[in-house]
Amino acid sequence: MKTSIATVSISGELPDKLAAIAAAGFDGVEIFENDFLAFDGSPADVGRMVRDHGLEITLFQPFRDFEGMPEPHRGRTFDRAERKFDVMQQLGTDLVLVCSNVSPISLGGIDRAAADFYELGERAAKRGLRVGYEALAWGRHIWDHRDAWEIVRRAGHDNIGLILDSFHTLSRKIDINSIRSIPKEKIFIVQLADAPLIDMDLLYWSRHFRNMPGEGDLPVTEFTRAIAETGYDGYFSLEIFNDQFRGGAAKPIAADGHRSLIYLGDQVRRHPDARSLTVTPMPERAVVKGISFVEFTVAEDEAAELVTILRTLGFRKTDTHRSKKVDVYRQGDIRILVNMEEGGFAGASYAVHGSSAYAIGLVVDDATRAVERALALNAEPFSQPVAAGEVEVPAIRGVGGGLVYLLDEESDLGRIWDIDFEPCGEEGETAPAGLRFVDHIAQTVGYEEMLTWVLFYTSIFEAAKTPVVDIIDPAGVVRSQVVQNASGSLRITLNGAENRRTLAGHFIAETFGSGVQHLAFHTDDIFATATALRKNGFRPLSISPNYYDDVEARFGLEPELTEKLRAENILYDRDERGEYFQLYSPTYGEGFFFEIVERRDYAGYGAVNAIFRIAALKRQLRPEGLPKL
Ligand SMILES: O=C(O)c1ccc(O)c(O)c1
Ligand SMILES: [Mg+2]
Repeated sequence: MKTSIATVSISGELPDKLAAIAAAGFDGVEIFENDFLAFDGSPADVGRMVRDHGLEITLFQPFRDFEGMPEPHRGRTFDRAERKFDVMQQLGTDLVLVCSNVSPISLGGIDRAAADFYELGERAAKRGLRVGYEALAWGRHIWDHRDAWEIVRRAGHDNIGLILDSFHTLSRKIDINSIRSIPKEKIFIVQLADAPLIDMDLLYWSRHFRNMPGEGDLPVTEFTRAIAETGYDGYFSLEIFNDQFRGGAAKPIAADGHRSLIYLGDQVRRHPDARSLTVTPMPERAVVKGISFVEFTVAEDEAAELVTILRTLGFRKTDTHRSKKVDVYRQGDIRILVNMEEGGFAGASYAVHGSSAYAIGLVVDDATRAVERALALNAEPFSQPVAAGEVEVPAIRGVGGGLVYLLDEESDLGRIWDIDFEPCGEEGETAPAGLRFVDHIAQTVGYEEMLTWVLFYTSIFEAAKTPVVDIIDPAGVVRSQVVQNASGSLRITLNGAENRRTLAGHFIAETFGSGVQHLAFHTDDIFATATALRKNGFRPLSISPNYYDDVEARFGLEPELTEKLRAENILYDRDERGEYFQLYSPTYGEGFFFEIVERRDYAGYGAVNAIFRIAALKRQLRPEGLPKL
């Protein structure tokens, strides 16, 4: 499998696009005609620039409204084609994409189109060029790859082939089995794009909402597998029309694109019928067994504030690091590490972001293999020196430049708590409150980074993404999407903030970047936990009384239950399977908070309650409200 991407997928001017595409590791690039026309260099200059980056031009496109034209238009389309052939020869590429005709004056008829392509094939052959035909989902007569293939088949010319584009086929839900019988030599190139499922006009959907394979909801993996089963092993080229990507930063978007293709190739190759696809093998996605720890970086003189909150939540200091200023606070299976080092990465993170949960530790099935996979997917490795005899835990850079440590139970990593730490046997002044494990970790990111992190987590770890839900903040919308595994041992909620007046946006602005904004702990009995917390001096986030009247009416709750919820400031939700109870802490620092949940067979995250929680947090964070911009 060779990787390519269309210039239209990336923002910037042609030289910036090419630099980003090359840096991301692609083998080739599709030159989109407008990118070339807008550039004030000759076709030969562009060709040279591409090759200087070590890239190959995989395709020149698109050539529009060609087949089935009545005279005198027909004659002119052939003249136009000859002009494009001139450009292609100067660029140094032999393949052009003809997309199906959308002109109202074009005539239908498979044989008529086949005859036009035969003639075009004759002209292309004289110059050693090839022509690929693609069915646009909104073509006037041809909008199905099966019809495009029939035209190519009837043209019967070596220089005429088919171009398959996942978007056009999958947006129309065309049976992908039809691909399996196409001879691989007749597939000239494959274009790939995913898209979120949105019910809208096909052309508008295609031109504005495509995204990288794995970022959307289309069955791109099955599509690619059907192609691999023909024996095709040529270029897979991303062609992503996306408004957000057009305005985004070129390098990270190109990097996401490359990651999406490697991930896709890896999934496809695992199928026994798709073995002809050449992809470098990598370990399977890592199975996350649990969250081992969450680590905060704080300045030593500010640690007391965090520690006080932890104690009121019922945590106890159980261990201290043998050589570093790191304490472990425990409750149930939860470990919170408080790192007060001034040096190293923790100190550097503090200097940039202030107090923050900058690292998470995941227990996986095999940490070495997990790291190997992450690196194969171009994750950024992290390491820093450890003292002699201490365990070096492998890590990769995650959201906001923070760390994801990878541990397992099989190697020495499983003994890190005995090796690197010593018990401090401290007696707690406060009592445990029944918190058992981390239910979820909520990371707040810029809206434009959401897809990056969804792809990061789902490609490295065995996990799936949920549909995006809109969270209504009084100052704007925050989009929320969850990455989770089937067992629930990995649940990461990603919240994408569009403006800085939302609570999420404020958090990003004040902590100078994306990061963990809240941690949710699981309890088996939220009312018992609430009582225990109250005894510890914990003050929950105070919820508007109006909320409880509404909840009682909405769900038909017994008044006694509503009273208990109101008395403890507990939020309530229900889905078709079960019930959900949520209790929040006030904010710590610039918008960080803790949540306690009881899940009774409930699958979601209480999104409908978010507006009430956000309003309450904002009241508490700045009684006079967040600054208006
Ligand atoms: O939106 C379009 O017009 C367009 C053009 C060329 C393509 O390859 C394509 O998939 C769409
Ligand atoms: Mg296309």
